[in-house]
Amino acid sequence: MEILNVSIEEAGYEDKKSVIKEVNFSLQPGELIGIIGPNGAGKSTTIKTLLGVIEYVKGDIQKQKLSTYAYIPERPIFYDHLTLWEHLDLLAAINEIDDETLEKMGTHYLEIFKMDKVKHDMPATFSKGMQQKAMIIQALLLKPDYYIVDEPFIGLDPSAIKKFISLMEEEKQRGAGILMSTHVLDTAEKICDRFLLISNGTIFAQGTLNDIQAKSGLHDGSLLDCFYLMSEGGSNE
Ligand SMILES: Nc1ncnc2c1ncn2[C@@H]1O[C@H](COP(=O)(O)OP(=O)(O)OP(=O)(O)O)[C@@H](O)[C@H]1O
Repeated sequence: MEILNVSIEEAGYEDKKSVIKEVNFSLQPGELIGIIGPNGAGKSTTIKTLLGVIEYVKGDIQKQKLSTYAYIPERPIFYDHLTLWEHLDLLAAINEIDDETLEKMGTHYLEIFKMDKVKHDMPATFSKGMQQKAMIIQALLLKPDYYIVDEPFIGLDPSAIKKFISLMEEEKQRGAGILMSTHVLDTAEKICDRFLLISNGTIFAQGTLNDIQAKSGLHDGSLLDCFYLMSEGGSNE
């Protein structure tokens, strides 16, 4: 059974209603889907549509009954007067995560990302990468049915990227689905099971790397080469 079944005919903003024109895809348990597209293609708007914060939507988004999700935004958001640990504590309280699990899992993820020494500091005083790590730790604590991740790779240092990828792999093994937008195509190529290639608010190709290669005609091409050829060099459709 799919976690998400998305069929957006049109979505956008009050003054720009058709930023998204045709976005149809589904997300399965244990699957990592990459949304790939140039600046302004509609990746964030697609994500915002799934989060339910977009002003104008025509279409249908079906979510598995009672499914839970965690959103890891590109630009981290924190409460001004709470320390990192207080953020985790609040999240645990809202989501009925018991103290023992919070202590165990919170400490585990803080240690993995080397954030244990700053857990009593205010996230506003963190560097961008540290703030991203704090958002990732919060998402992981929720153990959701699926993750929506907006560009995780820009800002994280190489060791944090490696850890993040391996934690997402663990989450997939648990059965979580992941929808991730990124511009870092060599990493996406290695870790994503399927891709949505989006341009001008429309998905012009989707599938595995093999599917994308076949569609572009570049049978051994990298994701970047296939994407470039299809989006700028004329599609093979
Ligand atoms: N709040 C808004 N109001 C009106 N138009 C918007 C708003 N946010 C985005 N847009 C427009 O929607 C289009 C798609 O933007 P979106 O942010 O979804 O692109 P993106 O694929 O995420 O790009 P990037 O790679 O640069 O993050 C752009 O033309 C942008 O100008």
